Amino acid sequence: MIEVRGLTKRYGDVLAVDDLTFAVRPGEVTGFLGPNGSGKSTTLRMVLGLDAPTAGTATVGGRPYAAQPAPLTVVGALLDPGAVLPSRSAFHHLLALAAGNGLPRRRVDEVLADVGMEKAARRKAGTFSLGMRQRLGIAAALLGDPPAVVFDEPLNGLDPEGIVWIRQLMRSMAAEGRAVLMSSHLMSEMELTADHLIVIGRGKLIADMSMKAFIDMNSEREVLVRSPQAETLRGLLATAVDVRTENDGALVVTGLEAAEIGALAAAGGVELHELSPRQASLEQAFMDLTRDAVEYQAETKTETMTGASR
Ligand SMILES: Nc1ncnc2c1ncn2[C@@H]1O[C@H](COP(=O)(O)OP(=O)(O)OP(=O)(O)O)[C@@H](O)[C@H]1O
Repeated sequence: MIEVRGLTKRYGDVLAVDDLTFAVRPGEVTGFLGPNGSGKSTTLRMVLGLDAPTAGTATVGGRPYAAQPAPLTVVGALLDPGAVLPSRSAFHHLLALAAGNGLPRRRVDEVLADVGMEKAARRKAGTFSLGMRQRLGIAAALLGDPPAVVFDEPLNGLDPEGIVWIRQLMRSMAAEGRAVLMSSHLMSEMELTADHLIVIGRGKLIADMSMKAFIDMNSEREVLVRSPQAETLRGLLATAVDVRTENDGALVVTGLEAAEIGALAAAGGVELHELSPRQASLEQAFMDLTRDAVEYQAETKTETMTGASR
């Protein structure tokens, strides 16, 4: 488990991380979201002992990273895929890491196979594409077979096949009982991959809840309705908060449940050809929430919104 308590980081006048508290539980993929500059990388750097907190603590398996004798066996991380000596081969990069953590050479071959890099193992890292460097970074994260992993923007530079591979890798690591923390700006992928979300804005926690709860809480539910008597139906729905007509004549209703719309239509003798609740997207919910958070913060202080996990 990764635990962050009262974590704070100040760089001069900039309060990059402001009293953050959250936990990343085993068996789940936790998505770490926030607008640009909200403090995600700074938080992850403190979890991984690359930056010292101004206040508060970050621990993995109950201990700060710096106090772990073999950190790669406790938490694997992908932070900066560029951080590899360009003259070193993928194999030797991993071998050096393995040696530093008391891991057998066999693990190097295993993780190279896990990330599909056997053929490129002897090539110099300096010749790798961004996608290959990401794969090498992921191989390094898996080297110590750790119970927790932290991936900062793992999808950068990956092609569609690579993106699907990452999704499956994250899901399988969570299914094996590992704690998986992942940041990404690709909301559609995050929605498919994460079970739980930690959302920060301006260094502060603004949401800590399941993906489903987050989308439900931060977006209006819409129902798509098709009817050959759309105008009559529009009249019957006058009480709905909002009804708009799409280009193809379908109505999109906000403020009533599908069953309520169906009941009104039946009572009014209106024929329906379609009545479908629409699932809001994570992207929509995220934009709504972060816009609200920014507006609210601009006034005085932010109220932290927390919710129960699934
Ligand atoms: N070494 C540093 N010195 C000074 N300020 C810094 C330093 N590192 C980060 N910051 C500032 O701290 C804030 C948070 O930055 P951080 O990189 O953690 O955000 P982020 O959420 O990861 O952003 P992005 O989504 O753009 O990667 C920003 O205002 C940034 O300019």
